[in-house]
Amino acid sequence: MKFLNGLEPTHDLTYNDIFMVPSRSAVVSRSGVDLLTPDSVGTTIPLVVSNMTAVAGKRMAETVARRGGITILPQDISLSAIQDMVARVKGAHTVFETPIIVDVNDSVSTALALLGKRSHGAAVVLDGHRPVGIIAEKDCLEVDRFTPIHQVMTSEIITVDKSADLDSVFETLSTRHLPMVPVLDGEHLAGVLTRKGVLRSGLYSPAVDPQGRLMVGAAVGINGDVKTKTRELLDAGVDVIVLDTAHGHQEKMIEALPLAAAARDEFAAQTGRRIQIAAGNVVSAAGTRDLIAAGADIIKVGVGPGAMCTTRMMTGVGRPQFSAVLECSQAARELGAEVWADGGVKYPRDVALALAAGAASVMIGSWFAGTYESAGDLASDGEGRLFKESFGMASARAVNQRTRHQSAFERARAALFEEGISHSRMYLHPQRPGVEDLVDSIISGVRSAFSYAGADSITEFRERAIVGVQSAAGYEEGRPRETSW
Ligand SMILES: NC(=O)C1=CN([C@@H]2O[C@H](COP(=O)(O)OP(=O)(O)OC[C@H]3O[C@@H](n4cnc5c(N)ncnc54)[C@H](OP(=O)(O)O)[C@@H]3O)[C@@H](O)[C@H]2O)C=CC1
Ligand SMILES: Nc1nc2c(ncn2[C@@H]2O[C@H](COP(=O)(O)O)[C@@H](O)[C@H]2O)c(=O)[nH]1
Ligand SMILES: [K+]
Repeated sequence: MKFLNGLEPTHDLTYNDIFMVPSRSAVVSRSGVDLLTPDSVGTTIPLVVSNMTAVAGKRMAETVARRGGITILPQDISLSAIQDMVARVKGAHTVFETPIIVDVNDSVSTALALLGKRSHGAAVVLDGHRPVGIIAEKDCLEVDRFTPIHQVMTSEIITVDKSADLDSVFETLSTRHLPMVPVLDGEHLAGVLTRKGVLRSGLYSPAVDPQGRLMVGAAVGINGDVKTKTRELLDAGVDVIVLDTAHGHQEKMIEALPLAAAARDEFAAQTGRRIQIAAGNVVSAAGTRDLIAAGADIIKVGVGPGAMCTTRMMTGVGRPQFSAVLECSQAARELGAEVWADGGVKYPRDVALALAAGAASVMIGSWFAGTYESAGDLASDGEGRLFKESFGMASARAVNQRTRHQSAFERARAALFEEGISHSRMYLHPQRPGVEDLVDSIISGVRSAFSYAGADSITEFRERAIVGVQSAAGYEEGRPRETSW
């Protein structure tokens, strides 16, 4: 990456401070851009879902992995829950979407409670193992909540066989204006296909492990028995380990990393598969080098940019994210490692700029909290707008949960160091309510940015990008106007 006209900035910058200029390009189509990440994780798009309790669960993990990204499960979930989630993700189909299932004798209220869990807009009704109907929200309007589903469902359903080719399925869905079709394996339900899902399967490649199963990562804190915890996660089947703490450049992290790396190396010796270890968060070249020396493959960069984060307000500590990513990625690459840009992403442009600064992948938390697939429950405000509640991992709410097994005194002590917000409303975008809708908009923005820079891969983009520094007025000029001036 170069600064336009060689004008190196004299102060640190964040995404809003930066613009990118187009260069002569030989990239003939935005669809031809390859977004495979250079961090050796195996993700085919540069998106990582943050290990935040309000965001990252099994639905998020499988949905994002099907489109090529990866989700990091939070560190404050029990091992048995992690094992269950990883097994569910690994058991999910790489093309067929996981259906919402209701029983024919369930009531309309059950269907309504489940419909908001995914973006399909409908659930499959089963009688035993046999699909006998489909129920959508429109079927539930103006009927009593206790009405049995079989009284309101559509029972004339069209199904497709699991061997059907996707073009013909797309045709069926389009011509019949169906929200989705159940896919059958014999008499059994193998999944569902939506129109957008079929389209996406042609545009994205899933992020898969060597056995062809969807990928998922998990986070580990730096306290306790890091080696055993890492090994347990590896045995559960996770595809990347994230050693995560607010202040990554601390001795405890430097002691914990070799333990995690030892567990990883033993696992590799036994299974032949070497899993990448990401660690953070840091914002300096010195922090990056120390964590790589201690055993990290990927450095997580970002202190304070997160939407749920109050660290900078509480402590004054942090660093504008674009400069942090730029400095850390340069240091990492000198040592053969990569970085993830973690936090502060609000628009597709921020992902493109993080990649220009040298990130191999970009972590997103809060933006994805406002989707059907995030871990929280769907709620609606006084005006009927849908939202999910989100909270920071260093908020009183998360700390309380994480320290629940400690003494009352320990918990009260931990609660003093609050660096995140406990309640926020992340509204679902009316036109982009599902995480895949957001992924579509991010990835199309990134592909387009690459073609403006004349780059057809992440490594080429970070070489070729030319950026400048803009004023607040320059940033404002780039914003669309939904009403007149
Ligand atoms: N990217 C960011 O800007 C930030 C991210 N977070 C996220 O919040 C979650 C919780 O992280 P964390 O608070 O580290 O919790 P952890 O439970 O992982 O504990 C962190 C450990 O580091 C010690 N420590 C020393 N200095 C600090 C410091 N300045 N901040 C935090 N811990 C310190 C703590 O000891 P002691 O408690 O005795 O001080 C504790 O032993 C993580 O998911 C993290 O990514 C949190 C804040 C900032
Ligand atoms: N200082 C804090 N940082 C937090 C907290 N919870 C999460 N995080 C960090 O934010 C990113 C996600 O950023 P976002 O802008 O996409 O939401 C996450 O990966 C963590 O590094 C917190 O409570 N305090
Ligand atoms: K912030």
